Amino acid sequence: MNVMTKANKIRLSISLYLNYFVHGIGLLILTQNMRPLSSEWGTSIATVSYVISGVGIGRLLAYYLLGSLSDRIGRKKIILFGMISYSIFFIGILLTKDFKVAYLLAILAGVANSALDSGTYPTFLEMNRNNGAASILIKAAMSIGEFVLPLYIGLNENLGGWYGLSFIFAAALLLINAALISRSQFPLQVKPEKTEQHRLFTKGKLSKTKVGLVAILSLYGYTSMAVMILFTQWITLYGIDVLHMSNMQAHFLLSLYSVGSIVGVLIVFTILKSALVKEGTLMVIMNGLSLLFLLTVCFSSNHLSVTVASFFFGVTAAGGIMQVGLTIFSSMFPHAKGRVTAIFFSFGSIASFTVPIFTGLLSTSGTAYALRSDLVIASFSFVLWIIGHRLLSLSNDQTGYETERSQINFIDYWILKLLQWRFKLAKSIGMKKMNQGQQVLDPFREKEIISRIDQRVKDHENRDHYQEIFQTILTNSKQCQTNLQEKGRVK
Ligand SMILES: O=C(O)C(=O)C[C@]1(C(=O)O)C=C[C@@H](O)C=C1
Repeated sequence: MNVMTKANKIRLSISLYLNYFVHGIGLLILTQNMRPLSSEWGTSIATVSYVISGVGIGRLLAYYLLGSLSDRIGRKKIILFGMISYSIFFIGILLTKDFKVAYLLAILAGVANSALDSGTYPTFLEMNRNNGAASILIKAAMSIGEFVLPLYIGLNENLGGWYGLSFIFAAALLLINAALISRSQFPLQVKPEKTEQHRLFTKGKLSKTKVGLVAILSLYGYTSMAVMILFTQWITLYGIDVLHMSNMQAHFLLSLYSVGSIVGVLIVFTILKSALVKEGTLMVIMNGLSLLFLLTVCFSSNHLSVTVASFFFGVTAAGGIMQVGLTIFSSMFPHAKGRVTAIFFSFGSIASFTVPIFTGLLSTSGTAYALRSDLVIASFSFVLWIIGHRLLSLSNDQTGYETERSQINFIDYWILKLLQWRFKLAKSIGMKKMNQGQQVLDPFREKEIISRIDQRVKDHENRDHYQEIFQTILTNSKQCQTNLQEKGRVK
């Protein structure tokens, strides 16, 4: 039997999150060191940018292969392979003077990233049956890494320290963690059944609306990733070259973006849990807002507004909306979640190797061109979701009353909140009555409540229903008070 104890689960989870903290560092370590690396390799900034594109190629090449290998040979081996490859990348970049070797190492970093993803996401699913929260925490762990690194680099540059220390730190952390993970117990792996492997698209069965949504969501796999990568790659140099900020101020922009992204994760998580807004609407709002904040970053010359806008760009563009896009996509094909995830992330991988190439080219005309090209992608994302929102309502509304149902969900959410508030107040009255030796029932007060409600009713045909509902509330409120008093007396 393979039953994991709670302590084992916690230990393994911490190690897995630690990997993503280092991965957050790995995501930025090349872009944050473009200047020292270009002088180390004797190349231009544009060439460093091409080298960075290798990460995307590595991810794209490895995603499918490692995904199925992870199912066959086990999660642990794949994760360890990812960690060791990542360490080789961190140390190798420091040792090489040749940008071609660096390019190969960047591809290895991409492969390492795919290995971590292919092993870690399923491990979390297998460890806890229903784990939406776990993948959000992965995003949070990455954001912490992305927050710490720019601050550290800014500080280190100011103190004149060697740029290589953060590379060594990342590699060391991974190797120590690998030793821990190699001795960890992993959850029992769920092998996919042959019969479960339906086709994603059955000819003739897919409506036009669904085909449209598949296209939009796949493209969004690209744009959502591209918007973030482009910003994180160029914002620091933009701060220095275009806005003439100090080193520290410019690196701080990226750290604030990462804090924004953690805040965004919490906001998106709360909004989705409370059913306050439908997923499609949330996507339109978040993409629209992120475009506005990006416009501010790209065209304001005021340092404070750019700094604040960077934070809010992090909230709106990097607060887990890419994951929401993936969730929408997966829920359309519940029998093929794995393949949908692979398709979505493959589009993301294309972003991570094309963005550094075309922004590298643009940067030869000026850093401003490189960063401002993000506006084109953000606008495209926004347009995608305006259409996507419409298609999503069409496709979800097979009954013809889904809009009403989602409004009812919203109302129920607030009715429950208000009832909870009412019960709290009634409990407080109950306690006071007990202390004063009074009985719970107050028929005069109840009559007053019922008649006040009755006077307010406008749709008279429903009068009896309202009476009954409020009587039920009062009955339950009294029961709640009595229970509380009995408990108090026992004590
Ligand atoms: O107002 C009070 O005295 C309460 O205890 C609260 C409350 C209510 O839920 O509104 C509950 C029981 C009483 O019979 C009357 C009203």
